[in-house]
Amino acid sequence: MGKLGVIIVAAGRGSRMGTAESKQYLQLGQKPILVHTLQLFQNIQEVDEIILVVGADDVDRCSGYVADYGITKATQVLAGGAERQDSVRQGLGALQPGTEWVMVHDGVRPFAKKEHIFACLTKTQETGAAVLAVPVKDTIKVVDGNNQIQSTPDRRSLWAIQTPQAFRLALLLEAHEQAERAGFLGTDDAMLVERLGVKVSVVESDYYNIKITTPEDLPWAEWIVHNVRGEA
Ligand SMILES: Nc1ccn([C@@H]2O[C@H](COP(=O)(O)OP(=O)(O)OP(=O)(O)O)[C@@H](O)[C@H]2O)c(=O)n1
Ligand SMILES: C[C@](O)(CO)[C@H](O)COP(=O)(O)O
Repeated sequence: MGKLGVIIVAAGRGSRMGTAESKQYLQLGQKPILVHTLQLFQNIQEVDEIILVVGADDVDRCSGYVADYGITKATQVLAGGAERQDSVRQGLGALQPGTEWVMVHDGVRPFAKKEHIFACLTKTQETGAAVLAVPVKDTIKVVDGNNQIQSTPDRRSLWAIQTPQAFRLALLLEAHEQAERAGFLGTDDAMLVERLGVKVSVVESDYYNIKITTPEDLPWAEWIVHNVRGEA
């Protein structure tokens, strides 16, 4: 099997968290959220390389985390871009020669489960593209600008998409290049691959794989790290 590279994106500002410190650096248990995520992928045997993409001002700080916490698979710490998609693109350009598969993961999702990550990789090697996700639990509605409900999609077909998202590298590179040429900005990488007409598979994860985004997520994350996932 060709090499597997993991791009961990952590160059956001965390504006929805509303903290002075960018959320990826907030303490979770005994260490910053981002370090939990780094250790998660460091401890997955199939991962050959980690590319960490952070804010330009945080490159030195995160290089220190890589050294201090023994993230030996992290070969580069790069500055990201204005949008998440730009940060992913920076990471794609840094992967080592011989990389055949790529996983993109949010630095603020420290609780992805190893068995789900491996299942996502396995499915990607079968199909070329797969993402972790969970069925939605709430009824989801399409609402217009006047806060009036327009439609209610059938909940049985709705999934909340997570990361990691995994792809054959050549496919994701093409997807990013096509999106850039079209000026298309997606909220995840799967969208860019879907635009090419490629079917992306969903691999069921669990509801603990949260993206730490708003203040309400912090006590939930503390509970998970103490009662479910433990320190990676
Ligand atoms: N230009 C960006 C924007 C986001 N991200 C990363 O993408 C992941 C998911 O993004 P999100 O949760 O939206 O993080 P932020 O953009 O920091 O949050 P907000 O939208 O609240 O500012 C995070 O790990 C974030 O650091 C990134 O690497 N580069
Ligand atoms: C990639 C993602 O985590 C899938 O749910 C999500 O789209 C990221 O969105 P964000 O606004 O960049 O957090």
